[in-house]
Amino acid sequence: MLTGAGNRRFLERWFRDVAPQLEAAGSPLAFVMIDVDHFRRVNDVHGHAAGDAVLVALAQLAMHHIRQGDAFARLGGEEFVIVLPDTTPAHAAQFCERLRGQIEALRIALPGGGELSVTISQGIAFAPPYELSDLTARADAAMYAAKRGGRNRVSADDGAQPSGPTGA
Ligand SMILES: Nc1nc2c(ncn2[C@@H]2O[C@H](COP(=O)(O)OP(=O)(O)OP(=O)(O)O)[C@@H](O)[C@H]2O)c(=O)[nH]1
Repeated sequence: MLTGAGNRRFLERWFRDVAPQLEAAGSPLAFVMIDVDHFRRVNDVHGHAAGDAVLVALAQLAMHHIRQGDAFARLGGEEFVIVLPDTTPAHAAQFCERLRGQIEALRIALPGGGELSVTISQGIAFAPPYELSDLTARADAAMYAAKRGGRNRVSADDGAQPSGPTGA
C-alpha cells in the first residue's frame, strides 16, 4: 500500500456499515473528490518515483487534517476521496479551501533530490442521498468543473461559486 489511504473496497464497506446510521440520524455529509493537477507531467518530467512521492505527501497531509470518523480513500491513480460526516456545505467548502492552500504551499522532497510543488482540484457532492455511486458521479463532475475552471480550485455540485487562489 503506497499511501496508507483506504481503497475503493474500504469506501464501499464504509458506505455499507457506517453511512446508514448517519443517514438515519438525518446528518448532512460531504463527499470530496481530489485529483492532482497535471500529474502526468510530474511523472514525465521527474519520474514515476517522484510521482509516488507526491501521492504519499498528499495522503499524509490529508490524513493529518481529517477528523476521527471521516473516511479517506484512494480510488486509484492520483484520485482520492475524503468523506466528511456531519458536515454542512459551508464547512465542507472551508475544509477543501484550507486543504487546497496547504497542498499548494507544500514543498515535496523528491527521491532524487530537490523538491516540487503541486496543486489539486476538488469536487464536492452532498448527501442525502447516501448513495456511493451517485455521490462519486456528482463529486467527479464537480471536480472536472474545477479542472475546466483552471485547476487548483474547489467546485461543489450545489451551485455555489468555485473557489480558488484568486477567489474566482
Ligand atoms: N507515479 C505514479 N503515477 C501514477 C500512479 N497511478 C496513476 N499514475 C499516473 O497518473 C497520470 C494521470 O494523468 P491524467 O489523469 O491523464 O491527467 P493529469 O496529468 O493528472 O492532468 P489533469 O488531471 O487534467 O490535471 C498518468 O500519467 C498515470 O500514469 C501511481 O501510483 N504512481
